[in-house]
Amino acid sequence: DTGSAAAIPINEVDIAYVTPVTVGTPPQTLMLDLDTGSSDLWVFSSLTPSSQVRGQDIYTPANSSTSKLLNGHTWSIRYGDGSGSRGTVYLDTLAVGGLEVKSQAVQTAQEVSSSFTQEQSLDGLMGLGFSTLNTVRPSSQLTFFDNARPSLDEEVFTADLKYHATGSYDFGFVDRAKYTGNISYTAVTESPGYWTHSLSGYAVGSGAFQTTRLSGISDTGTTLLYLPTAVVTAYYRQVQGAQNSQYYGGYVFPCSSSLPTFTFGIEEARFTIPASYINYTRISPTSTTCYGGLQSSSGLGINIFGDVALKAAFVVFSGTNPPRIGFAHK
Ligand SMILES: NCc1ccc(-c2ccco2)nc1
Repeated sequence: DTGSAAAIPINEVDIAYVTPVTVGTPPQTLMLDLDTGSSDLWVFSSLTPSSQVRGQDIYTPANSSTSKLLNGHTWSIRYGDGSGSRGTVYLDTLAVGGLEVKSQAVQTAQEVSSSFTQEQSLDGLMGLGFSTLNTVRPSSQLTFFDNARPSLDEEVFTADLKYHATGSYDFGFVDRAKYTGNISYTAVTESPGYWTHSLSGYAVGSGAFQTTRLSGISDTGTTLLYLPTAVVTAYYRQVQGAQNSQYYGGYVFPCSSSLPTFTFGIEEARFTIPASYINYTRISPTSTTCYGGLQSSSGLGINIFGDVALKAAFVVFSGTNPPRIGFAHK
């Protein structure tokens, strides 16, 4: 089996991407953020207090003839951006782009943090990290990818995220039409449940490529690219008027500044992020100060290769044994 579905930016700066997912019988369609940086599949639901729901679509298990309560199981998750949610669990039929899983754990939110309430075009998350990260207790549950594995033509899923445009996620096959040249693969360590791998180095603009292994996680559910302070200061040193603002919590610069590109290595391959991806957003609609798409990872304890980096490539998440991740030009 295979599946293919759209990855739609939820706002004009690609803060997150959502994908249509159908849950239950008859199918209820929700727009979920497919997130390789976590492993819980949770949804706004009929159990979410109406005070916390603002325009989201919800999953109502009572309206599904195939829903089953997973008795006595609960979950609670906190994300790196401080957002979070918690609740109970149902098993139900779930499909993404024509690929169906019969008994997927669907985590129904009984509480969501305000930043989720405010994001009306996001109805939940589908974690595509390793199932060891799943927070359901007393027994942890499998991700959609882990449940789908036995029926997949190939044990992979791919991400083709795009800058200010709709991309796609494919399951069970690598679409030759979505990339050019060869795929450059590198080893993944499942520590501790993330798609953890290293970059072989980086370059700022037309500068020399710095060969240095940088370990981090490829995370479709994180908006920006977070790298060590040494790398980030080298980048913004090339930007007139750039500064690391305590007030805005990161590097900002005059929106009129010309930014260099940023290149990262995957083994011998090189991927260049256009300057436009790094001129991320104005700090407020009328401001002439802009916030960078490349920020320091020093507060995070881990480097995060988020959407700003991933949208510069076609990315293959390979669930083979051992797992590996591949990047290709497109
Ligand atoms: N890295 C997981 C993740 C994804 C989305 C969000 C989010 C918060 C508000 C809107 O979206 N938070 C965390």
